[in-house]
Amino acid sequence: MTRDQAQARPPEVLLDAPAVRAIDERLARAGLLELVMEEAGRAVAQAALSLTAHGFATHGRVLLLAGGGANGGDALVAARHLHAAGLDVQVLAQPSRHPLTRANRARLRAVGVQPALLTPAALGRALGLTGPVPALVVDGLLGTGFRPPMRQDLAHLVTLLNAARDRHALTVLAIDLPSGLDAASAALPDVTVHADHTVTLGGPKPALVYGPAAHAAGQVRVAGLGVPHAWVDAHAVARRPHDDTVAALLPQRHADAHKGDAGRVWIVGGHAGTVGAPVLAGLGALRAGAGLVTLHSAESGVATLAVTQAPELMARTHHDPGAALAAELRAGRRPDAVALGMGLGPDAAHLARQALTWQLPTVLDADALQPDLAGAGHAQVIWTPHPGEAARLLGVTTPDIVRDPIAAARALQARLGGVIVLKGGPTTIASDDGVNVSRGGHPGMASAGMGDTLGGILAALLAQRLPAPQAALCGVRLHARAGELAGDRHGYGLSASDLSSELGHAWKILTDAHPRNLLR
Ligand SMILES: NC(=O)C1=CN([C@@H]2O[C@H](COP(=O)(O)OP(=O)(O)OC[C@H]3O[C@@H](n4cnc5c(N)ncnc54)[C@H](OP(=O)(O)O)[C@@H]3O)[C@@H](O)[C@H]2O)[C@@H](O)CC1
Ligand SMILES: Nc1ncnc2c1ncn2[C@@H]1O[C@H](COP(=O)(O)OP(=O)(O)O)[C@@H](O)[C@H]1O
Repeated sequence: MTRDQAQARPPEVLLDAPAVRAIDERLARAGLLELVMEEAGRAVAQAALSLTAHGFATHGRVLLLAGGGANGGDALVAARHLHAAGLDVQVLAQPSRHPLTRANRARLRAVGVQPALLTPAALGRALGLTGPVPALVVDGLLGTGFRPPMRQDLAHLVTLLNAARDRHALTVLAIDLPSGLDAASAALPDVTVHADHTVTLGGPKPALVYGPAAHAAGQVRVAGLGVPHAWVDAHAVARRPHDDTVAALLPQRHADAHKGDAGRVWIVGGHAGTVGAPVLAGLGALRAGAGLVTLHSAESGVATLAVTQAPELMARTHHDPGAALAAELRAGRRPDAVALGMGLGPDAAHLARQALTWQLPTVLDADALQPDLAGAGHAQVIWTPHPGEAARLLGVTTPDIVRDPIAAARALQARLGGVIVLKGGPTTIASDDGVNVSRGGHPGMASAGMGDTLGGILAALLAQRLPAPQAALCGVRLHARAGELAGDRHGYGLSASDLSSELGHAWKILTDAHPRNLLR
C-alpha cells in the first residue's frame, strides 16, 4: 500500500444518538432506511450464526427480544434470516408503533414465525425457568433511542435476563448496544443488559469504547450497513484511525540523516522525590527516535539517575532552570521540542508559562497543567492531562470527565487550544481537526510513569517535525502498541521502562505492516 492509499482508508467513526438520528433522516429522505434495517438485521443474524458455528451455541433455540423501536425492528429482521438458515427461533416482542418494525413483524409472520408478547412470565419461560434454556439470546430491546432512566416494566425484564444469564451461563448478543446503556456515556447504569457480544451498527457508540459502560458489551464488532462513509463521517462524534493511517503519518528519514535532523528535545522536570519522571520521559523520547535528548532540572538527582539509566541521555542541573534555559535560547541553542512538567513540582506553572512564550513545539504534562494557562498556549502545544488533571483544568470532578471523555477533551481544547491528549484506556485526542479515540494498549499500562513516557514520545515526534495533531495520533498509538508488546512479555508486571524498550519494535511493526513509498 502506498502512502497515499494508506491515508485514503477511512477511519472508523463513533456515533451518538443525535448522529444516528441525523443519518436515519438522511437515509429516509433517500428512501434507503428500510434497506439499511434489512442490512442491520442480516449482520446480526450473521454474527449469531458465527457464534453458533464457533460452538458458543452449538444447538438449540435462539431467543430474540424485540423492543418497540428500530432496535426491535433489527431483531425481527435477524429472526427472519436465522429462521431461513434453519435455526429454531423464538421471538418475544413489545408492541410497536414504528412503521418499519411493524412491517418486519408482518414479514416474520409471513415466513411462519409468530412473535409472542414480551411479558415477565413469557420471558421467564423462554429463558428456561421451567424448561430448556436457549442457546443464544439476542437483545434488541433498546438501542440509541433509549432515554434514561429505564421504565420499571422494562427494568424488570432486563433484571430477569441478567439473572438467567448468570445462572445458566447464557450467551447474549446485543444489537447496536446493550439495552440500558446511554450511547454517549461511559457510565454503567445499575440496570443494563450484560452482553457477551455486541454487533454495533454504522460505527461504535462511545459507550462501547469507554469503561465502565463498555464492560457490559463484551466483544464488539462493527457492521457497516452499506451507508456511504461521508454520510456517517459527517455526523461522527469522534474517529478511530486505523494503524495504516498512523503508519503513514510517522516521520520518515533519508538514508543520510544525522542526529540534528532527528530532532533535539529538552525535557524540563524533576523535583526532590520525583527524579524518575523526567528520566522516563527521556527514555521515551530516545526510543521514539529523538536525535538528542537533554534533561534540565533544578534537582541534581535527575542527572545522577539519568546516567545510570541511559548513557545516551544528557542531563544538566540548574540553580534557576527558567533563567538558564532563557540564556540557552538567547545563545541560539534552540531545541526542536520541549516536554515540561514531569515530576516538576511547585515551579511547574511558572516555567510552563515561560516555555509557552518560546513558541516551540511543546508538551505540557502533570504539574504544568494549570487552569491559569488558558489563553497562553499556541497551536503546537500538546496538553496531556489524565482525568484528575483534566478535572482540575475544567473545574469539575474526575467522575464528570470519566463519564464523557469526548465532551471533556472538546471542552479542554476550546479552553486551552493546541492539542489535548486526555489519557486513559482509551485515550481521547482533541484538536482543531476534531476528536480521535485511540486503539489498543494493555491493562498492565495502569502503572506509574507511563504518562511520563508518553510525554517524551510526543516531544520526540514533535522534534521530528510532525505537526502537533499528527504527533499526538502517532505518539499515543506507538505508546499503546509498545504497551501491548511489553504486556505480552510482562503482563501486569509491565513497567514504564519495559514499555520504552519496546518502542522501536512497535514503530517497526506499524511501518512494516503498512509499508509506504520510500523517500527518494
Ligand atoms: N442509522 C443507523 O445507524 C441505523 C440504526 N438502526 C437501529 O435503530 C436504533 C434506534 O432506533 P430508535 O430510534 O427507533 O430507538 P430504539 O433504540 O429502538 O428505542 C426506542 C424504543 O425504546 C423505548 N424507550 C425509550 N426510552 C425508554 C425508557 N427510558 N424506558 C423504557 N423504554 C424506553 C421506546 O418506547 P416509547 O418511549 O416509544 O414507548 C421505543 O420503543 C439503533 O440503535 C439501531 O438498532 C437500524 O435499524 C438501521 C440504521
Ligand atoms: N488500561 C490501560 N490501557 C491503555 N492505556 C493505559 C491503561 N492504563 C493506563 N494507560 C496509559 O498509561 C498512561 C498513564 O498516564 P498517567 O496517569 O499520567 O501516568 P503517570 O503520571 O504515572 O506517568 C496514559 O498514557 C494512559 O493512556
